[in-house]
Amino acid sequence: MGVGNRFKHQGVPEPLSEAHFAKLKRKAGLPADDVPETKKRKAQNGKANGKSTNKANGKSKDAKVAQPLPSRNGKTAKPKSKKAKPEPELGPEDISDGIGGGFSDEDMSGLDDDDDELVDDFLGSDDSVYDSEGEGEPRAMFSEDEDDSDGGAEERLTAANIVGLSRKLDKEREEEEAAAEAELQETLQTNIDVPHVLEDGADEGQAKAPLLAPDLQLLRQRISDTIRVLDDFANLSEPGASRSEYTAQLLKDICAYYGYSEYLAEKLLNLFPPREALAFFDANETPRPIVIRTNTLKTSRRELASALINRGVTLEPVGLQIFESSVPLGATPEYLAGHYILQAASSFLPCMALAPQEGERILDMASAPGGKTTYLAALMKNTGCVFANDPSKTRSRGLIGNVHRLGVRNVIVCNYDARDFPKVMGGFDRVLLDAPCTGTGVIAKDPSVKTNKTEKDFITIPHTQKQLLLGAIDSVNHAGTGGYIVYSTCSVSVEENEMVVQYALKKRPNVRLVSTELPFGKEGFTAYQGKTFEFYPHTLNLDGFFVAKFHKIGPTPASLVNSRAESAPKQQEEVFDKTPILGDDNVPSQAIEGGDFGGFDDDEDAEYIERAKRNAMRKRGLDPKALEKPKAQSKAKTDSPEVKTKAKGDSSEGKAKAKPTNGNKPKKNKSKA
Ligand SMILES: C[S@@+](CC[C@H](N)C(=O)[O-])C[C@H]1O[C@@H](n2cnc3c(N)ncnc32)[C@H](O)[C@@H]1O
Repeated sequence: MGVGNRFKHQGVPEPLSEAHFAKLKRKAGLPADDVPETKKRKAQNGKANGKSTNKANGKSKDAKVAQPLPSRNGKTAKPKSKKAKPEPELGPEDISDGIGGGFSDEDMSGLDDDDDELVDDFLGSDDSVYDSEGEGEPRAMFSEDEDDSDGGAEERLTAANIVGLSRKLDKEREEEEAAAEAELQETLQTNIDVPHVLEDGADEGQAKAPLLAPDLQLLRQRISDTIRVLDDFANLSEPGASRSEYTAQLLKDICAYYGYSEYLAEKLLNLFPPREALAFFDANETPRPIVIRTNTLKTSRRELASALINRGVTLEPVGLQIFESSVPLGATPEYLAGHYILQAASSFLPCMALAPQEGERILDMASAPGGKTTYLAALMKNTGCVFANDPSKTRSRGLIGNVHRLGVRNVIVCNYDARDFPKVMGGFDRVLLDAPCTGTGVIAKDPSVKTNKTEKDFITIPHTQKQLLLGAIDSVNHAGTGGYIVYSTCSVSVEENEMVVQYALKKRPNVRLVSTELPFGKEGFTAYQGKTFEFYPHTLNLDGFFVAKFHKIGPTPASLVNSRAESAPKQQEEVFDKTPILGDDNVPSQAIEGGDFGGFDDDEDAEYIERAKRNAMRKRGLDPKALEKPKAQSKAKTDSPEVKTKAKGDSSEGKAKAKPTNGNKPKKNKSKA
């Protein structure tokens, strides 16, 4: 490397003094103090040794060298010598190597005033310039090692790293500021995220007023916020507020937003975790798809699909015989010809679970308006016999209409209170009990359920359901080809589902709960997991539906039959499902005046029916007199607290028949084929 023009004109520059570095530091706004020993030793190499080149502080280089120096590890290091040794003068050639070279005083004096240029020169030079012999490998200017751990940034400040270091400090300051800002934002965010949903004293008047004419958007927002709080109560609740305060607020808002009675809203809220409950309430506002079932007794799936598609109907196949349709299909020629029936998708499931076989004898205990009866008949290919029972004559009109329209020929319609059924007729291969219920699973179809179901309904209806289920079990022949009972409701309440199942298992040790073998669904709530299935409107776009399947493995012990007869007195007020049930054309069956069913001739049939009942009882080894006379001991043998309570107030079945409490003619049941 040759000597540059600068060296030629000015000679070799004087080695940089500590004073110079100190000046640079001060300019950079950094404290000017000692420099590492390595740099001092470099300075000692120049001929300016012993001269004071530090104009700013006037300290001699020697005095500086004499000071104890902090080592890299922060400990005070001993200076290598108290006095710098005079070094031999170096020629330009020596300096040109740039390593270990020195500068003449004269040359250096000319540079003192040109600090910026000097800094630039240094920054442009090789790092190794500052490496002293014996100090090992050159260090990167701002390596991670040069952290505060070794005594602070100032202690290692050099002319070479001053700009970089100040950049580093700036960077650190920026990082600190950014961290502080982030922390502030986080705190603000946390405060923003804690929703204020509880109505406090001051807001109370304000909060109540909007409920009179609710702002639905705000109400919805508050419901979402409350649920968010309940989901993460520890972090999102307001200080001092309890969970029950939030739940009470949520309940109030749900009643206002969705239009439920407080009783029902609370019941449903308690059924699910808050977020799932919200999904349930939302699903009840969502219309169900229109579903049609191909009546395979009259046509095939393919024929029906092509006929309807030719009429411009869009069909979506959702199952073997099932289509979803985009338009109502209650009055097409195919409908009138009985090629299909409009049916809720969930209605198929109990029939599939029952799995009736051709030639069997089936009882459909609560059958009107016949959606399931006609499907059972189709599954059995019009063979065997389905007894389609429903005590409601009005509803039976729709049932009979459907039976005729769909070309069903293996159904006998009868009108008993199904709690009487084991006494009327027994020995069925399979029994379907699609029980009267509160209808909490079909709110989307019948929103009146939101307000018309009371606490009393949730006591009396499950009571009837329990009686009906025992009747269903006792009507089945365990030794035949089946021995199966399917219990279903269109309710989501535990009282009507799991609790009824549990009651039946307790009262009838001769039945076992078995898998419904349905391809989808959700397990029930109780310990009978894997055996019962519950369909919620918000998990599938179906109505809420419960299906449980039992297998009867032996005869019902006589003692239990007697006790059932005695312990299950009829309620004074018969419980009927008050939910309007739509005919297959979606018109309430009550609205069909006259309908397809011609009505009953009570007087003509009365004697025949009474005789038939007595004969049936004799055949089953029961005393037909039980129909007329209440047993004296009936009250004494009740075994469930619920029934005991009821038995005190109610007349027994026999009494009810002999002396109706409503002043009407005694109820007579009859069958029509
Ligand atoms: C959910 S609906 C049945 C729907 C029918 N399975 C279908 O698929 O079309 C319940 C039926 O139970 C009937 N019911 C009410 N109390 C009854 C009782 N004690 N015995 C038999 N059926 C009863 C009602 O008249 C009503 O038609």
